[in-house]
Amino acid sequence: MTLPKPFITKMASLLQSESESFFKALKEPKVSGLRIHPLKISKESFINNSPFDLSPILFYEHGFYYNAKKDEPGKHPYHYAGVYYIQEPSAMVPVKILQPQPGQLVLDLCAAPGGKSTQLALMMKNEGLLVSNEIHPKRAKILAENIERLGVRNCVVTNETPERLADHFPQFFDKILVDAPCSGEGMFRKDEEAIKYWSEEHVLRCARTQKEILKSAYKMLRPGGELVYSTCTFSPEENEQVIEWFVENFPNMSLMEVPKDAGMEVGRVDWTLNQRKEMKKCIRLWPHKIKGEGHFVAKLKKENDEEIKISNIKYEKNIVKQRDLTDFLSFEKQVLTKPLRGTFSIQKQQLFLLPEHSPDFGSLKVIRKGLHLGQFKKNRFEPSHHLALSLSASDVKHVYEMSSTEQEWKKYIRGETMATGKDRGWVLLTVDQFPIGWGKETKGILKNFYPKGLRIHF
Ligand SMILES: C[S@@+](CC[C@H](N)C(=O)[O-])C[C@H]1O[C@@H](n2cnc3c(N)ncnc32)[C@H](O)[C@@H]1O
Repeated sequence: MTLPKPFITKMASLLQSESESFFKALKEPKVSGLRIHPLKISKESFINNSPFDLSPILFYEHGFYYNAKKDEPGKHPYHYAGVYYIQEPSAMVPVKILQPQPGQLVLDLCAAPGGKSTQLALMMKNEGLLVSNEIHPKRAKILAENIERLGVRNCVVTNETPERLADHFPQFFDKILVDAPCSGEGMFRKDEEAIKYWSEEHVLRCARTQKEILKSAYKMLRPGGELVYSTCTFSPEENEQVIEWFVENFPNMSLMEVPKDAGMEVGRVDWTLNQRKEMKKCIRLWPHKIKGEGHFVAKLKKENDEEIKISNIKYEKNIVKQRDLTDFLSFEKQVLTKPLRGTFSIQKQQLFLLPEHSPDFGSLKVIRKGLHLGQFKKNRFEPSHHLALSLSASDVKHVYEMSSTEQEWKKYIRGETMATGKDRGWVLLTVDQFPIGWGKETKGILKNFYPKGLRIHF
C-alpha cells in the first residue's frame, strides 16, 4: 500500500510522536469481523456451531473477529440465511452508542449497504419504525437485499436526498444515525480505491456534504431526540470540525457523554477551529489503539427549547380489504402455524406488512415498505424470499431440513430442483434450523424458489 504523500505529512503533523505506531498499524493486514443476528442465534450457540476461528470483539457484545486467511464466512450457508452480517469491527460502535429502542422512530440517513441499518433493526427487536435511506439507486437496492437477507421486519427502505426526506418528516424521528459519506481514510487497509480517491480537496468536499446532511438531519429530529454522527475517516475537517460547526450553528444541539471502551480515545479539542472543550465527548477509534480500521463517533441531543411544531404527518391506515387478501389468507392457513398480524399494504400485486407507526411516504421514493410478504399471481399467492428469512422453522407447517456440513444446501443455492419424495406444497428450507428460502413440493419434486438474482454457481 502506498499512502498519498500529503496524507502522510498531515497525519505526521497531527499525531506527532504517535504517528509512527499509526503508520505501522496501516501496514498491517486489515481486521475482519462479523456480527451475529441475536434474534436468530445466541453467542454461545454460534461459537459452538459455526466452523470459524472466532474471537470476541470486546467493544460489541454480538461481534466476533474471524480469521480471514482461513475462513470465508461470506460463502457459508449461515450467511445466506442471515445468521450474521460481515462488518468491520469499529463500524459496530455508532449504533451501540445510538442505543435505538424497540418501538422508537429511527432514521438511518446514509444507509447502504446496510451494516448499521441491520444492526439498528435488530437492536430494536424488529419493533417500531426504521427508515433506511440511501441516495444512490444502485446502493439502495443492495441495502434492500441486506434488509431482506437479515429478515428485518420493521424497515422502510427509501432512495431519497436528505433534503426531500427532511421536507416530509419535520421533527419526526426519536433517533437519527448520520453515518456520513467521507474520505474513507479508515478504509485504506481494505480498499485501494479509497487511497486512489483521496486528496485534500476531497476531504474538504466531504466536509461540505456532511454539513448539508446534518442540516437535514437536524430538521427531522424531534425535540428531545438523539443523533449519532459517524465517519470512517481520521481528518479533523470531517470530524471534530464538522461537529463544532454543528453545535455552533444549531445551539440547541448539545454533545452527550458516551461510555468509552478500552482503547477508545476522546475527540481532539486541539484539532478544532475554536477549541471547544466539549469535543472531548466525541470518540475516536484508531487502528493502532483498538483492533479495528478506525471510526469517529459523536452523539448529540436536541434540547427541548425549540417551539414544538405539531407534525401533520399522516399514518397509513389499513385500507386493504379482506377480499383482496383471500389468496394470501389461504396461503397463510395452509403454510403458517400462526397468522401474521398488522397493517397490510398492496402495491402492484405485491403484499407488504407495514412496520408499526408507518407514516404515509407521499411522493418519496420507497424501495421496500416493511416486510415484503409476496406477490399475488392469478388465483394464488407466492411467498417472498423476505418472508422466508423473517420466519423461524416453527412458524411453518412444512420444513425441509438441510445440514451445513453436507453439500445439499449448495444445490438449493444454485437453484436446482430437488427430489424430496413428498407432496406438501409450500415448504420452508432450512440449514441447521435456519430458514434459507422457499420451495414448492409436488409429486415428490421440490421446485426451487431461491431468487434467481441471488443464485450462486459454486
Ligand atoms: C459510510 S457510507 C454508509 C455505510 C452504511 N451506514 C453501513 O453501515 O453500511 C455513506 C453513504 O452515504 C451515501 N451518500 C453519498 N452522498 C450522499 C449525500 N449527499 N447525502 C446522503 N447520502 C450520501 C453514500 O452513497 C453511502 O452509501
